[in-house]
Amino acid sequence: MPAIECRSLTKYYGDVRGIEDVSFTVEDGEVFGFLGPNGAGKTTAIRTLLGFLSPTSGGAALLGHDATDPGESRAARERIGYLPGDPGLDEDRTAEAFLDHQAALRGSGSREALVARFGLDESRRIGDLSRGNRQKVALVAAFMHDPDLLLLDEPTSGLDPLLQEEFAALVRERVVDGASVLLSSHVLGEVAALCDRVGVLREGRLAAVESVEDLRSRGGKQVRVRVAEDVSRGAFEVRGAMNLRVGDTVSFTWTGGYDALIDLLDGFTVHDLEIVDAPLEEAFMTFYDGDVPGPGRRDDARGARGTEASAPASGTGTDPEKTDADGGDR
Ligand SMILES: Nc1ncnc2c1ncn2[C@@H]1O[C@H](COP(=O)(O)OP(=O)(O)OP(=O)(O)O)[C@@H](O)[C@H]1O
Repeated sequence: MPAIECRSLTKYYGDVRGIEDVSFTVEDGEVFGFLGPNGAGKTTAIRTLLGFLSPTSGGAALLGHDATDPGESRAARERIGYLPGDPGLDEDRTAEAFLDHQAALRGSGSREALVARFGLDESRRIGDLSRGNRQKVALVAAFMHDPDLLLLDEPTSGLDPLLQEEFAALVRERVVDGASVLLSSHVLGEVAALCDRVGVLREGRLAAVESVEDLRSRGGKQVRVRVAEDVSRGAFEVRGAMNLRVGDTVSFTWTGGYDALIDLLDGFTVHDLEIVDAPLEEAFMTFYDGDVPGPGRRDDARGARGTEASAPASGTGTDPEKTDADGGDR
């Protein structure tokens, strides 16, 4: 049974598109990344999957439970760890009181170990904590009941590099223990380091689902070559060569195969040759060429469920699971 099965999931806020026709599967034990710029629909997708927002159409199952059925969704959430993008924690409560509340809902087998691992001072009022320390509170809450499925929305925002490493190690450990993970991020490096596959969200739609390995190979190779001969630019202006620079050395991004590259260099006396993976950013940008992602509107808003248009994207108040769709924790 897949950890997440998402079938043509669509969510409009009134006439504003959140996500449209999003389908993907997160296999058991997989780390799946949602990648996309601000407003691409990552948070909307996660909150609709969790049952905090009612889908406009489509469906989903989490750990075999129907995400659109309130009772089933609640049952699934007992085995899910959710880290909201904006935890909206009650500033007046201490971290301890907040975690006690969360523990009563779902359990807290790993709480002590996580608090120690992230160096969290539970006695402090949440309102007095730095952004990074609030994120630690939310992280402990998401992981402490040893969930089978983790839904993590921009999990490392606010964490310093050391804590980001600690977080990555924690995710890897949980996956070894059998958990599945859906993680959203606009930080490519984070997704590349942690995920098996990545779904690229663009203007509410899933533009592609690829393995991180394929995404890397799509980015091509960066080639730098120094040859004995005088080089004319035209010699390298061939299909497959991009970002060409000709000087003492010739450098370009190569998106073709190795044989074609060898053919290209044939006839030159090569003094020096360096071939490295192109940065992942280049592959990522191919999904966004020429377009600035922004909010979409649908032509016909009549079918939309109208009550959520003014709701915030993330939970508000004391409980990260508090729904912004239907006015109560389902
Ligand atoms: N409560 C809401 N009411 C109206 N529109 C909303 C609401 N929440 C999100 N949207 C819109 O839905 C679209 C997707 O937003 P969403 O927050 O899901 O994107 P995101 O990829 O998570 O962005 P970010 O990285 O900034 O959190 C955006 O156009 C956004 O303006």
